[in-house]
Amino acid sequence: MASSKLEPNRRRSLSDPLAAALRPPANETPAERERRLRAEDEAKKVSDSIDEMLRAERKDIKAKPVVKVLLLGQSESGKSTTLKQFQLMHTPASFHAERIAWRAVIYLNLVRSIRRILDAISPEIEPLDEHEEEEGAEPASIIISSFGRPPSALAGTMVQKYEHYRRYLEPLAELEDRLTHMLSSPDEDEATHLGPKQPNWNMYTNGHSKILPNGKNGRPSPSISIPYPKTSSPSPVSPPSSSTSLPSPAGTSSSSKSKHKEVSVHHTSNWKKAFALGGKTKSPKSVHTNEIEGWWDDPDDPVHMINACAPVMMEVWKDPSVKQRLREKRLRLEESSGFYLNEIPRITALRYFPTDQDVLKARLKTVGVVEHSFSLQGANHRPVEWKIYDVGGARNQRQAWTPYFEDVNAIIFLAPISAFDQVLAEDPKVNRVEDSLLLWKAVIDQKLLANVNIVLFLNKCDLLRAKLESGVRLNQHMVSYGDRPNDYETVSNYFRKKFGILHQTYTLNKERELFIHYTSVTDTHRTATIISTVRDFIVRSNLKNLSLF
Ligand SMILES: Nc1nc2c(ncn2[C@@H]2O[C@H](COP(=O)(O)OP(=O)(O)OP(=O)(O)O)[C@@H](O)[C@H]2O)c(=O)[nH]1
Ligand SMILES: [Mg+2]
Repeated sequence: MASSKLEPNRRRSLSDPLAAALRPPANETPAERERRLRAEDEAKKVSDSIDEMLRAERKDIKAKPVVKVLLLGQSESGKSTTLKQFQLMHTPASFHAERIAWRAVIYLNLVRSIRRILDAISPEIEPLDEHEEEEGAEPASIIISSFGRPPSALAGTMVQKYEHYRRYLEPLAELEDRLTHMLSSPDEDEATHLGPKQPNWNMYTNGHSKILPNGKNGRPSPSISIPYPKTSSPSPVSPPSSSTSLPSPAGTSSSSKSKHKEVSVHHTSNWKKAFALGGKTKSPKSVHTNEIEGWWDDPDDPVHMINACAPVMMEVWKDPSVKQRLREKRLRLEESSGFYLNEIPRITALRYFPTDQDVLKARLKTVGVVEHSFSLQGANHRPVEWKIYDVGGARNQRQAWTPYFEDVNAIIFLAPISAFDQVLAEDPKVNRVEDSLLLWKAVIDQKLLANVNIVLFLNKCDLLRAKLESGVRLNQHMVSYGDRPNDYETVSNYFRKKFGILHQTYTLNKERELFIHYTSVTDTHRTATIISTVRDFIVRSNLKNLSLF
């Protein structure tokens, strides 16, 4: 029987060198033949078991467990910031590689803060027009006055140098329009995927309306569209104490409609790629030295305009009468992009490179759902894939959440508890904490999520502490708080109980354990610890369904 195994070799042509090499010697003794056949059998067994292992491994790779985590919460609750923290922890190399792409967003955050200050200190009383109540209006840093009157209607301190500030900072209006167009270009496919790799700053100035066509193929149009600057505006005035010549601005003021809208980027957008390294690679002179040329050598780069305006921006921010006027109007810029106002010299420097903290503080509203995946080693050294979904939290974005409920393993719900004195940008009649509570209730009594682990982040605790310390009283905004002490411990504990009781009352799964963390997700160190705890909790609670062990 064993001889049949030799058949194939025997049949081979003698001219085949491989067959010749494999053929048993012609003078093989029966004992030698038996040894050879045993060895061949052994070799086949080894080969078969290797095949089996490879097959099992392939199956294993296909069945690699996946943990899906959904970040939920109202707009500006800190979802995207939490996602950035996940990226910073698990894929730090790509996070760092992308930092430069945030430069445009950071400039825009800074320029918008300045514009809002100019609006606030303007001697004219701006009527509250319709668009302020539109979806996507500016972040909720405007506080409702206790008399229900909009802050813009309150008269107060005059800023003597207002005219001077307005004239010298006029070029920033055009810069704001350019940056807004660049970041929110609707025709993503053409503008970014197929277009030039580097941003062409000139393309975003006046007269290039063709690069902003409507949405197509049923894809949604962008969430923002900015009318073009008016060409009839007076010429800008060069800021003082600046040796840099400014690019000639095409227009001066953002349209009133656009200036109240927040900039957002659609989830399909590839804007980070477009802004990476400022586009250019090497200058002619650097071909030999291999030196990377920076954006600072590009005369059209926004850095020149923002750098030239820096001295006056600093003057405005330091002006005591401006500070007083902002207080009177209850405009707390430190809660939004105001962070950058304290960093003007660094951020406007020609060779400014965003730090981790700058990126974490950068505000860019999410539209759609953004997915971030990374792989972690589970028990038994098996890789586990993590998928984190960051959704848009504005009211008109929430219908996009449901399709993700079906197979999600855990939810991190963010409620910014510092926002008790703020209103929704989408609806100024709704208090932000009230909205968070309603949203929380809707999530916990959602059937599809009955068996999903939920972690609650009571977020923006740093801002809550600062706000309470500055004298803002919770009971003026939430009557139910009564005359309890207005300190951080009592207030944060009050919110913890409020969210906890809602969970106890409405959850469809009485067995579900709720984990609540007090967070400030812009704080990298503390957030990293919380994320590790949450990660372990999610893995432990999903052991069975994920068959991780
Ligand atoms: N100081 C402070 N700022 C925070 C905190 N969390 C978030 N922020 C800032 O708040 C702003 C809004 O945060 P995002 O993460 O963009 O909010 P979001 O929930 O993703 O908002 P949408 O995309 O509109 O749904 C950003 O500028 C963040 O840097 C926090 O705990 N403390
Ligand atoms: Mg977001």
